[in-house]
Amino acid sequence: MMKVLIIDNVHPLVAERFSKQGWQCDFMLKESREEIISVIQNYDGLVLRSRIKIDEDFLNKAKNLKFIGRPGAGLENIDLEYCERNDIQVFRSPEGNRDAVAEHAVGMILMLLNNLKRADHEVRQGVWKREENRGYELMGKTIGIIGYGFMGKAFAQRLKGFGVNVIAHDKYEHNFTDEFAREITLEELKKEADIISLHLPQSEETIHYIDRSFIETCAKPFYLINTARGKSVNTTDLLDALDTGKILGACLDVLELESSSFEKMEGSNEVFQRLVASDKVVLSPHIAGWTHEAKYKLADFLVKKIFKVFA
Ligand SMILES: NC(=O)C1=CN([C@@H]2O[C@H](COP(=O)(O)OP(=O)(O)OC[C@H]3O[C@@H](n4cnc5c(N)ncnc54)[C@H](OP(=O)(O)O)[C@@H]3O)[C@@H](O)[C@H]2O)C=CC1
Ligand SMILES: O=C(O)C(=O)CO
Repeated sequence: MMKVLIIDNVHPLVAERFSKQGWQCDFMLKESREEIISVIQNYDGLVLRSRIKIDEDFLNKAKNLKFIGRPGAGLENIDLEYCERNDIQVFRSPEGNRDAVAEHAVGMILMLLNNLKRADHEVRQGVWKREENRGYELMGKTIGIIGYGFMGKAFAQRLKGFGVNVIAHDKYEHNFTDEFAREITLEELKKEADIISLHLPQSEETIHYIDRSFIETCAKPFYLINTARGKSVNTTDLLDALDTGKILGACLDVLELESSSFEKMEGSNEVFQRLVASDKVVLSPHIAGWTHEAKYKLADFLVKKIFKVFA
């Protein structure tokens, strides 16, 4: 009988389906990393989101672990190389939250272009300013997607119907031009894009992907959307570019200040104060892939993938 440990709040269907399969399911939702490490050798499977880091120290103790499942897309909290070397299969389920992320990105950019945050606030205060809140349309704009995986593709698909020109760059995927996006190089994207949307995984090479040197090599001022990971953007460089007008506005679902558990924020430092003071920024607390539907779909896709191999 397979024994699985669940250490984060995931949709109950995960435990229901495992139990139906005759697998034992235990929960350690509040216990510390040390407490989890002390029992992990008893388990064949581990299901988690982002509460703890699954590094070499952890995995050295997980002598019987056969799989790790994350109902989600990003896997940066798991040492994937160790897992590969030691035959631990790692499953993710980006099919479950790609629609949510794509809709959120569209929602955020529409909110920014139409000044909806400020306009809503003003109307509530009894202020009726129409000229100051005149917006911009998506129609006719060139949208540059960086990272054309599950999230990038879903965003491109969702944009169909807005009358935009969608271009995409991916360092590792090629020949993907389709009815939704045209593949181009990063250099071309930097020349053409009016709006740049990041859909990159977090890795050594994507930390501070958007920084001063990136911004300075873009041909024209652009809007930035980041629904990927906060560390991909150097926030100070972004704020400076918002001041000089090199970046026209930013939609950030993820923040550099966010802690690795994704449920905490490191607090109110000077950079954060500058960010929240800016009228050119729309913010949300890492909820793009966090809809009610996504919670179910992430679990459903994940369990099906695990069963394909282990049931
Ligand atoms: N805000 C939220 O709620 C959510 C955020 N996310 C974030 O979105 C990220 C993307 O998810 P998903 O689309 O499923 O991931 P995928 O791996 O499917 O797609 C990312 C693509 O980017 C490519 N890539 C990697 N490095 C670079 C680079 N330096 N330059 C250009 N392209 C690169 C990848 O190539 P290769 O595969 O070869 O590495 C891959 O093709 C997740 O890792 C997560 O961080 C996801 C879901 C929800
Ligand atoms: O799926 C992911 O990686 C997310 O960030 C969702 O919260």
